[in-house]
Amino acid sequence: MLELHGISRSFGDRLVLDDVSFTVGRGRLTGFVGGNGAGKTTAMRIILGVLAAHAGTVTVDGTPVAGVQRARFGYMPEERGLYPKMQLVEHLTYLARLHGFDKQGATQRAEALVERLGLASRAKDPVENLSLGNQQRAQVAAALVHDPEILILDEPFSGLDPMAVEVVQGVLAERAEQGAPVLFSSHQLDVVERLCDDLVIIAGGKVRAAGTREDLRQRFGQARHEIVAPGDMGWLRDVPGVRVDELAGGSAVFEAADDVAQQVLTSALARGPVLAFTPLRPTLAEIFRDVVADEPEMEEVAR
Ligand SMILES: Nc1ncnc2c1ncn2[C@@H]1O[C@H](COP(=O)(O)OP(=O)(O)OP(=O)(O)O)[C@@H](O)[C@H]1O
Repeated sequence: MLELHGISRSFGDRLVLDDVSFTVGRGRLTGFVGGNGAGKTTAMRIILGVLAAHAGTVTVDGTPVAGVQRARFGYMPEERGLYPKMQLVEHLTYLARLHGFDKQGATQRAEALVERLGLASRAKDPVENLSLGNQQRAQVAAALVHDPEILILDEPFSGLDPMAVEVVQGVLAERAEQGAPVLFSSHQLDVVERLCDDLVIIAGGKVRAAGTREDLRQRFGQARHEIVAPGDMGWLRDVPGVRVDELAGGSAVFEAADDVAQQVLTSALARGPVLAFTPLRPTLAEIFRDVVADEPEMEEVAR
């Protein structure tokens, strides 16, 4: 597994990563979320060794990562870096050659990736002629070209249409299933929520929460319930421990601890039939807002 232990980094006198520790397990898709300037790219660049940490270490399976081992990493950087004039399949072949594949192996690898990422009809196009979304798919292909053991991707879903999101999602999930630790940053919380096994939430250079999706749902986010019953449910507002979020003819959504919610159900049943009573799980967007609520810099967070 990939681990960050107490990573700190400053630019000038500005501390942008403050004692950051988290784990990306083998076979786990880990989403890295945080507002603009939270420190995600800086942390990823430190993992890749393109930027030095001022404190802390990065380890893989307990061993500090040194230069040569980083060849095992696949990295999709935030600033995209393919040669615009080069044909797509040629470009990927070239990258595979740089990673030590022989000519035939490199060509096979490039063609397989082009196919897998839904770019076969564009294989002979210069990279600059691809649409932005297809260039993005090409960047994902470039990160995978040497069959990396660990994948680090900075915003791999930005600018992708829903079909492309599905394709890239599938590719990342495959890599994870094959046992790779996969870390990716994203502002698309719905995608992260759907895809991730684990999450790391960073704000102001500090890890605010990390764990499995279920774990975070339990620890953060308000316990909410929806109740559907005929008649006026205005009485809910007077129940101690209940905060009504929505109240409209025949249905209400409220926040309350589980035991209070059960009392609400009992009271509702005493008044008449209850058509539905449903616990609502907090979304990642709600958890995110909860976790970073005390962070003044978080106004630019993706909506
Ligand atoms: N080379 C640099 N020199 C000075 N400051 C930097 C440098 N790189 C990053 N920073 C600062 O570090 C902070 C964290 O930036 P970083 O790019 O890691 O955030 P991020 O979470 O990836 O943001 P975004 O979601 O907007 O990409 C920002 O305040 C940024 O301005």
